[in-house]
Amino acid sequence: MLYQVVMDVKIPRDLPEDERTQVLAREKAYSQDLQRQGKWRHIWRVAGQYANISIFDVQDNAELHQILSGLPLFPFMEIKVTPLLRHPSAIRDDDS
Ligand SMILES: O=C(O)C[C@H]1C=CC(=O)O1
Repeated sequence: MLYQVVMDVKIPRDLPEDERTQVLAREKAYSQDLQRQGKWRHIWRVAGQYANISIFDVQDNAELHQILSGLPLFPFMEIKVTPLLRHPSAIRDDDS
């Protein structure tokens, strides 16, 4: 199943610099591992915001929840999820 996920990142200003550096490094590794697995299909920065729009391709709601709640930045994010399906007017054979 495909999902659009909007992640709005709100890291507290008073988070110590070393913790911030570590959590961002863990987040990057976690994200890139899921991208290599094909589960995190797209990630786009929203211009002018510390936010991204991502597309996930996972089995079901439970898998998406497991992935999102495991994000190292999860405690510092507002997340909005929208389930997606193919549009009947789409001309591509796949959903790339
Ligand atoms: O920077 C972000 O948008 C938040 C987060 C999502 C993946 C990643 O590496 O960082």
